Amino acid sequence: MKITFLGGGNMASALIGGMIERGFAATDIAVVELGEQARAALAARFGVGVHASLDAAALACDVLVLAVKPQQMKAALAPIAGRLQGQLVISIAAGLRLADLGRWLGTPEQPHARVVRCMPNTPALIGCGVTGLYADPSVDEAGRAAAERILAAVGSTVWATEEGQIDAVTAISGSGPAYVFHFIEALESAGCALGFDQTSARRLAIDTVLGAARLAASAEDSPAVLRQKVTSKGGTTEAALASLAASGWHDALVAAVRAAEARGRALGDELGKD
Ligand SMILES: NC(=O)C1=CN([C@@H]2O[C@H](COP(=O)(O)OP(=O)(O)OC[C@H]3O[C@@H](n4cnc5c(N)ncnc54)[C@H](OP(=O)(O)O)[C@@H]3O)[C@@H](O)[C@H]2O)C=CC1
Ligand SMILES: O=C(O)[C@@H]1CCC=N1
Repeated sequence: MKITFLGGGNMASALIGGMIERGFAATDIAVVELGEQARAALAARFGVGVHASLDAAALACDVLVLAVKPQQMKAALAPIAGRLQGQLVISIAAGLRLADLGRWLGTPEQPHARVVRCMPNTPALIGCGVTGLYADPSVDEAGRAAAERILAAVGSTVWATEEGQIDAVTAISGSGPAYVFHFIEALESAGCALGFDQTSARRLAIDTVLGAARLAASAEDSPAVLRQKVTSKGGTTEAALASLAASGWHDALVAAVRAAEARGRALGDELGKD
């Protein structure tokens, strides 16, 4: 399976790194990237083929992964509009809808329908990603299997039953690593404020998140039960959780996820008008 990435930025690098780590051949992967330095860095880091434009050589693939920013997509696809020959297209762009991608990839009269919309996340780089996928109903079983094979190589996968769910996946797990990194930053700052040097504070913060996430993934107990098991009556955790509740942090996180989902839908509305 020959795979070409359109755009070689943060998320494409995470996917490519994870795929190569899990046995995809670098010689089967190509990247179209505008930046000369970025192209050289991708070739040096991963040994993949690099192209400055989506020329015939780059288009000689089975799967085209769309990994430019949503705002860059329409212009990036213009040179190949109507030129695809049945390739499977996987879009990882936030917000952009299948109908609009199909129109930009094909022609208004004949949209390219062989498109799977996905939302991975950056832990894909270390094989710990999670991806939501939704395929245009016209994508056949082979197309769905190819998309599954690529994304399952870099983490777990969840198939959505309707396209709108991908905006929710974007808000939960696509953007989610940033929420967790923010949490780690805050825990680290607290550690420093309580007298630790930054290295020690970071170690305490990261290993706490890692250990808790692993426990939540492996234990039969729900996260709520696991939380209760940490929380001794009249103890320290109870004091901390009461302080968090008073600051409304649970509702603040739910509101943040809703804001991300709304932004995804707005991006689809704004950019799909063109
Ligand atoms: N970052 C993340 O955690 C996630 C991102 N995504 C999605 O992935 C996509 C990429 O995001 P991300 O990797 O963060 O963005 P980046 O900006 O890091 O990567 C996009 C890359 O594509 C390049 N580019 C722009 N136009 C073209 C073109 N016409 N041809 C070739 N290359 C081009 C950009 O160059 P230049 O910088 O010069 O513009 C840039 O290097 C987005 O659609 C985003 O919604 C999905 C899941 C998670
Ligand atoms: O912030 C963004 O728009 C992208 C999509 C999910 C993560 N990063």
